[in-house]
Amino acid sequence: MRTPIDRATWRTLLGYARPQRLTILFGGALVLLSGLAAAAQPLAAKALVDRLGSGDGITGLLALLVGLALAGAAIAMVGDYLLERAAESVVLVARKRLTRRLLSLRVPAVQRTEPGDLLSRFTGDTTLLREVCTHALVALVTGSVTTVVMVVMMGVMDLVLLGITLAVLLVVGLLALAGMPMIEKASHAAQSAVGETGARLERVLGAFRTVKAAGAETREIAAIERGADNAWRAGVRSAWWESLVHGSNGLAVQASFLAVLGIGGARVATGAISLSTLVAFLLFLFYLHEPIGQLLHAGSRLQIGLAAVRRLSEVDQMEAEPLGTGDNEVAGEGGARLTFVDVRFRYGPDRPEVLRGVSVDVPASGMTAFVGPSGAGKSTLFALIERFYELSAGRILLDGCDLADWDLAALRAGIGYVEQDAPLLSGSLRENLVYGRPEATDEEIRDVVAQTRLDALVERLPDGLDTAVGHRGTFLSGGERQRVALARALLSRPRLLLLDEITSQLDAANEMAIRDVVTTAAKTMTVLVVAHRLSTVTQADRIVVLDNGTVRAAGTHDELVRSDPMYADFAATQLLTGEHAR
Ligand SMILES: Nc1ncnc2c1ncn2[C@@H]1O[C@H](COP(=O)(O)OP(=O)(O)OP(=O)(O)O)[C@@H](O)[C@H]1O
Repeated sequence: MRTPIDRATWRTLLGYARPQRLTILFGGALVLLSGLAAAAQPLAAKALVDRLGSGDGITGLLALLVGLALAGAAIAMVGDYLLERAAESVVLVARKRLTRRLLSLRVPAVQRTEPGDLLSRFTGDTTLLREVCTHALVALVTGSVTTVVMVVMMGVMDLVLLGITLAVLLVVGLLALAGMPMIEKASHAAQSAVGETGARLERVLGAFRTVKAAGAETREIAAIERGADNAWRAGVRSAWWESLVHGSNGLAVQASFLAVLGIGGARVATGAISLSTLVAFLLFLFYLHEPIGQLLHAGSRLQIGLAAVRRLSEVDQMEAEPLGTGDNEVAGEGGARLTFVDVRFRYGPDRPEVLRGVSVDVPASGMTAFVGPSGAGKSTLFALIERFYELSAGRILLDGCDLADWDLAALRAGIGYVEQDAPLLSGSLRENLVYGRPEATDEEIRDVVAQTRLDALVERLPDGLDTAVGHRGTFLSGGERQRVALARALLSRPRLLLLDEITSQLDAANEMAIRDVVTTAAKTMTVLVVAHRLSTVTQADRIVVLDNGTVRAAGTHDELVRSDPMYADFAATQLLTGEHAR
């Protein structure tokens, strides 16, 4: 829903323009000066006509007229350049600000939005600021000043003719007043329709294979075209109102020209005014067309631009966290002890409680596994260790210190996190491997590639480590992605390694190899594993069984098979009970 343009929006708009105020002021002053030079031309023309009538020499005046025209054009050119430059700087600052803001948003804030919508704010809305922060603001000022100056001069020449002119111009004013809100409304609808179409397109491109497999292309094309049609209709409506408002300016000038010509001619005939006054007045009328046009254009641009400012300000309202320093300082050495004290958590006030009083002690070294039915809250525990979400109640302590008291960047630098679906970033395999530690040496990369059994893959790839992996790593298999994600986490030398379902897509041979890598890692760091396949976790030093947000049991595999029916059931289903487990 549209919110009214309030003072805060104006303040924000001026805030974007403020760093460029000197350039805007100077550029604006030059544009104003060129407008005034144009305004002085009719006076020079009047004097020229007077001289012609009296038979005096006109060379000086002619030179002045030519000088005014040339100087006006040159000044306008420099002023325009300065304003364009300031406009580019405004966009640059807005984009940098938005980038920092977007990257510092908290995970839940981003999850609540459409990525396509955030993207359109970066590409579309910042661009709309371009005109509004500089040209539109300046045009409002210069247009008003020039109009007032011209009207005063016309008044000085002849009040009757000015009265006629103003009467006609009043019609333009009323039309503009009626049309502006329509322009704003229509362009807002067009922007929204474009945003919705973009979001729909992003949805399709993000799940392209699913769309193809479901044979949903025609349906999606129809939906996207419907959105595009809506944008077109709103755009045409906006264009109609803009042409009407802007066109009325030309019409009014023409109408007042004819009226002034008729009535002015009569006044010249009666000797009320001189011919030169009439010529100058008519010239003023024509020049008046420009500042009024400027005012109308600026008014409609401001409406569109302020909507963009509102959309950018909405990102400022979203929850953010401090950005990391980037120096990747590892929080201490060796493994880290982790203690969950009566942890409670829900994803939102209207969501059910996902963790309902979890208390677990994870020793500083070795492997601790979390198992339990789907939806029990295992991945949520990892997300809380990364501090993606705030606890609803309880505490998580790292080395005895509340997670909330750790510097966020240092905390995350000490954690290696392999997410459930092991997403990779588009770019090369090497970029993905060193993402957590860009300074990793070739030798370290080679080691970790061998450990995670990626060496055969690297040999097969056309450009080895420098081969592109595609959007979210789609050029690789699911199992390869999981191993790349593990290699990335190991290469960042964390104190705490969180592995969420990293063997789900591996064949038996690779699973065994990865199990050995993880067991070795657990000697030097704290390893937390979530797995549905119990074969991955039977060797864990400790297994925690989660069920419906609570800790149901904890112990070694053998202890749990004996003591916990649910775990024993899991193990039996997976043919792992007793000696089968080994
Ligand atoms: N971002 C989210 N917003 C709202 N609810 C969520 C979110 N992520 C998970 N949930 C809900 O929280 C509950 C626990 O999810 P979680 O992913 O922690 O379970 P899990 O034990 O890891 O399950 P699985 O074994 O299937 O991965 C589920 O009911 C899930 O629907």
